[in-house]
Amino acid sequence: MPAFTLQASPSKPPLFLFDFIFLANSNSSSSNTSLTLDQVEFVIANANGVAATTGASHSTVSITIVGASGDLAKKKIFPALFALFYDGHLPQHFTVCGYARSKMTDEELRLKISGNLTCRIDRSENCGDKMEEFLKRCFYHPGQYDSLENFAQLNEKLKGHEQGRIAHRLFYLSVPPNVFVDAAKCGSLAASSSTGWTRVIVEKPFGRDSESSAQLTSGLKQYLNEDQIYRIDHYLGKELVENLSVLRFSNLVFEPLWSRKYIRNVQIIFAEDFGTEGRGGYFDRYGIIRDIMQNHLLQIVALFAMEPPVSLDAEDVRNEKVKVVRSMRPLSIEDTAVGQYKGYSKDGVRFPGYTDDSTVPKNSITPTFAAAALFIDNARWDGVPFLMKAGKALQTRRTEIRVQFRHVPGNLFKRNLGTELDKATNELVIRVQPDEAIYLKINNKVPGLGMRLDRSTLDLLYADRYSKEIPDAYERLLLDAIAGERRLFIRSDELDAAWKIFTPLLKDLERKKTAPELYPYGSRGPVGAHYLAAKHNVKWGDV
Ligand SMILES: NC(=O)C1=CN([C@@H]2O[C@H](COP(=O)(O)OP(=O)(O)OC[C@H]3O[C@@H](n4cnc5c(N)ncnc54)[C@H](OP(=O)(O)O)[C@@H]3O)[C@@H](O)[C@H]2O)C=CC1
Ligand SMILES: O=C1O[C@H](COP(=O)(O)O)[C@@H](O)[C@H](O)[C@H]1O
Repeated sequence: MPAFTLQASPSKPPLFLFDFIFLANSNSSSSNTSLTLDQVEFVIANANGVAATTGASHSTVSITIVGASGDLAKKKIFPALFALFYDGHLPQHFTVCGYARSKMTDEELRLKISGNLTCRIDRSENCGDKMEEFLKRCFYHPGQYDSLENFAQLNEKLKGHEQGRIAHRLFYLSVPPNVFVDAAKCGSLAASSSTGWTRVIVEKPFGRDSESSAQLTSGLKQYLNEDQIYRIDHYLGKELVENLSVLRFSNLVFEPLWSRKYIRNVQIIFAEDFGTEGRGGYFDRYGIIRDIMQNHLLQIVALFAMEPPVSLDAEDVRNEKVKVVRSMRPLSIEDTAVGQYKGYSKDGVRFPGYTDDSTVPKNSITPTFAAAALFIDNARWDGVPFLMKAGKALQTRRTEIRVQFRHVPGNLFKRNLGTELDKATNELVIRVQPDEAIYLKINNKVPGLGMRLDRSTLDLLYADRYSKEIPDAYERLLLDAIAGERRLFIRSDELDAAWKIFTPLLKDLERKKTAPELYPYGSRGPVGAHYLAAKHNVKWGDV
């Protein structure tokens, strides 16, 4: 059997050594289940992270970044691809092609992206050589997003680089949403692979509400199968978000406590210490609820709250996520607080307000901060508030999940804990970024005579525990897309369910022209968030 025939299903090739051995065996209908030499080479190559899905030297992957002249491509996508290459995760044969309307030569593209490529701090040997090798594989093709002719030219260029190998093609749509469908159409009709798979990564935003999202989905599905569409939410690629399932389902000490019986509230907090700088034009059409809550924070809630999946297969995990999202009550304006940052001066330095951005209308009421109380109407979570908070231009940059547990019933140590019993409850904190960590606040006896308790922390700080640098979220997701692993990408029914929770609120805010509460740049955000929490008998854990 030639090596590449092991890839039984283009939509879900195997990822790990055991999967390959299993597949190799399950593919062989004869009684002889041992691996051929080709198969062994293929298994080993893939176990080393090399040549994933490609069948070693017989095939190639062409990665086209549509919108390559843009911010995301430069800051995230090219660097992530380089990091994968640097660590030996890309197939032996691959090409990266930038595509956008801007006129640029291959050399100009290389120069533009090279400043953002970095080598792993923990393994910086041969950095310059590797960079040069990577850049030699990067090309640029100028073209319009709605031109079949330009995509056909791209197709010819890709073919030239593919040199007759079985060619798999990955398109990354890193363009504004108004050109998603045009680019998907032209890519699919004029530049699909005729010999291997063709997949398309679509960036957010996936619409502005239920209707526009459904329109976008049906637009994309005119040219692509659902299996070819990889809707990316880069928060799903973050190490601590990926770790949520491990924490829950591989530790007996957590999962039995994971319900209304023991958990008082859950807080998902996103804070950035900078404003919309440079992205005001995009942001003003969307606002923080669409930019962060409807996708990144909701995905975290789904992974946190879902029932255990049957397996870790993409469809099993996504089925559970859809189920829990569908159990969520649509958000109401009464359970939401919105804010917008205003200018602030400190020590002679002026921090601009949101509406000082020249691309934002002076009278904009777009929220740059929002807090919301979400409820999941199912047996596990009935009555437990999930408080989400997201804001730009705040005091710190931080994303974390805080789980506040209930009081210990009939606590023997009530007397020793003082009057604020809330402060003495256990709290589990999963700090997604920066300084990834998981820590659990517990009550502990202060050593010595007598019985004095204090709050201590069982602390797993990743930097202390693990010496390896944590890969960027885009690295994991790009590698998954190349491998056909769909678990960390959003399925269309998940997306529909997510919009159902937010659309009524968004429409209400717009219809009522709700004015956001102003908060100074660099502050802790509007007090409305505290009133909202208090209404649900919660105190934010991060203040
Ligand atoms: N930047 C970020 O941090 C993040 C971005 N995203 C999403 O990723 C995608 C790309 O983001 P980003 O790189 O910041 O976007 P950009 O605004 O930088 O756009 C990318 C490229 O698209 C082209 N373009 C820009 N505006 C238009 C337009 N109105 N019509 C047609 N083409 C246009 C430009 O290329 P040219 O003129 O050369 O054709 C531009 O270089 C967007 O969907 C964004 O929402 C998601 C998460 C984070
Ligand atoms: O999707 C987005 O995410 C970034 C924050 O991502 P992070 O990985 O740096 O936390 C946010 O700044 C941007 O507004 C939003 O579109």
